[in-house]
Amino acid sequence: MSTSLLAAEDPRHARAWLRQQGRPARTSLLRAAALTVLDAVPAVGFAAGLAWAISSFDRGPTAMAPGLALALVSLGTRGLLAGHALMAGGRAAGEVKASVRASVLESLFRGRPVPLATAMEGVEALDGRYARFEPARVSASVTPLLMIGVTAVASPVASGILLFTLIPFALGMALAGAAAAGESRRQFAALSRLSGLFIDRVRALPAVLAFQAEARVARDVAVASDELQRRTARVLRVAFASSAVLEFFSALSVALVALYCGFNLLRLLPFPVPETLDLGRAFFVLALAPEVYAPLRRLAAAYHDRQAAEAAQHALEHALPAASLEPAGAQTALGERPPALHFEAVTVRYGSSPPAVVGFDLEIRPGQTVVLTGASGSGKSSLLHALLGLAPVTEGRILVDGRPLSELDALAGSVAWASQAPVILPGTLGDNIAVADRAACRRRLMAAAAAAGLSGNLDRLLDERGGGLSGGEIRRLGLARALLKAAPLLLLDEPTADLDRDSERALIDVIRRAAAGRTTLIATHSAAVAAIADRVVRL
Ligand SMILES: Nc1ncnc2c1ncn2[C@@H]1O[C@H](COP(=O)(O)OP(=O)(O)OP(=O)(O)O)[C@@H](O)[C@H]1O
Repeated sequence: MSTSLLAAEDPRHARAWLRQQGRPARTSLLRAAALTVLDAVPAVGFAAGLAWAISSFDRGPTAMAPGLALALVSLGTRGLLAGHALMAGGRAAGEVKASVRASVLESLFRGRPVPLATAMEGVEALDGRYARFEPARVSASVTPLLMIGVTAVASPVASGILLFTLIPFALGMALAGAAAAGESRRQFAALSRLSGLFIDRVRALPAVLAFQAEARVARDVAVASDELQRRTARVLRVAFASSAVLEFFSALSVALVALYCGFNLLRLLPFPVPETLDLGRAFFVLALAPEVYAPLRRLAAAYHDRQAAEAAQHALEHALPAASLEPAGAQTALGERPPALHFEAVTVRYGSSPPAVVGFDLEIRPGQTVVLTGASGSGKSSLLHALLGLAPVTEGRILVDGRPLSELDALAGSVAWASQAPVILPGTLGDNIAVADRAACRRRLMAAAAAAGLSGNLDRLLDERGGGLSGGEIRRLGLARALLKAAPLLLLDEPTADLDRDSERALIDVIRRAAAGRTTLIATHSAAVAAIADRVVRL
């Protein structure tokens, strides 16, 4: 990322973009914010309980017990609320990341070159903004004033002190935030540079070795990683300095309140005040004072998360052009009619190994269903992959509606594809099916899942290893994606592998219906699947 690009970034635009990405996770975000704000209630309960117990001290332990009980219950409630808020924030961040990651993947499948740092670290950089910063922001804008209001009931003067010291605190936060923003952006740029350079040099390794340029390349990587180290150290320095300033102001404010309460209790104040505190009220105010600053300190601690997300935003938005956020069906290379396919003397060869497929010829008419069958390793999957540009065609060519593959942009947008090992994204099962058509409503997602034989809750969470899904279910997930996508070309790789006879029969019916009106190519060992084909080609 160049400096000029960085300068061109508009923080307001970045924030609007990030807000928009948060929409799919609105419920979880609201829940996390509500739980964080709700923490104010047991905080007041805790202060009131302690004050109650202290003011009953001279009447013995029995008189103190209700106050202590209130303090203990409040403390427990705070722990519970904090735990639930943390989980809701984590869930919100997970939902946002899953949705952005799916869009990045879609961009990649459409042939857009997305830098590795953007796809990996860029998406991860969003985590803290939604998990921690967003709930902290809401709580910081509500809770301090709420606490000052509650303090005013016990001591208007103490609440005035708190309100007054809030001003330099907020000013300090704004200054620290502005300083951290630039440093975070420069750190992300250094990170992008290092990963880009590293990937580039690894790709060019044979050339590097041939020209004996190892030392120079190692030097380049070392310089880029030193730069990243320097930038990271600067970000940390700003973060430490700003948190020291904020801690100072909050300690100063609590000290002022403590001083005031102490002198008021001892009646030693050198100026007149319109209130006389007793021990209970003074203690209540003292216990609440740190709570005024707690949400702001939480916000300051999470501020770096917001900067990190904003620093990554530009690269992410660049990787996801507006068009890629449209439903998949909106951007197709073929239109809606089923295409004709023509394999002309196609040879697929991986690196220097013997060719997987040699001189393969096949003509498929629009709307035909063709099954590729043959022994394991005969090259069925390789032919499907070649059509998708995922396997190297070293000789011959593939024509789609008479046009060579190389001339077709974004063919992936026109293909409904169920591979043997579908990519799983972190998110819910529903999110994972929706990768095939991001505009699909819940009813269509459920219909696709049911047709592919995926039972159970669409909202269950999966990790990138397919946590919670068996091998067969992962395959069915791929099929559900293919069934969901209304693309004119349907490619299925071993759709019924590992299924018992009844399940296979049910699925074949689904495949037959899905293939109607589309050009369909299926790689399979199954004679039952082959039976639905217009043509069976043996490799
Ligand atoms: N990415 C790859 N890199 C190197 N070799 C590969 C790759 N993919 C496939 N091959 C090789 O190409 C040959 C054909 O494999 P392919 O998966 O296309 O066969 P297949 O007929 O689909 O097999 P199966 O029925 O077991 O799925 C095999 O020898 C395989 O090892």
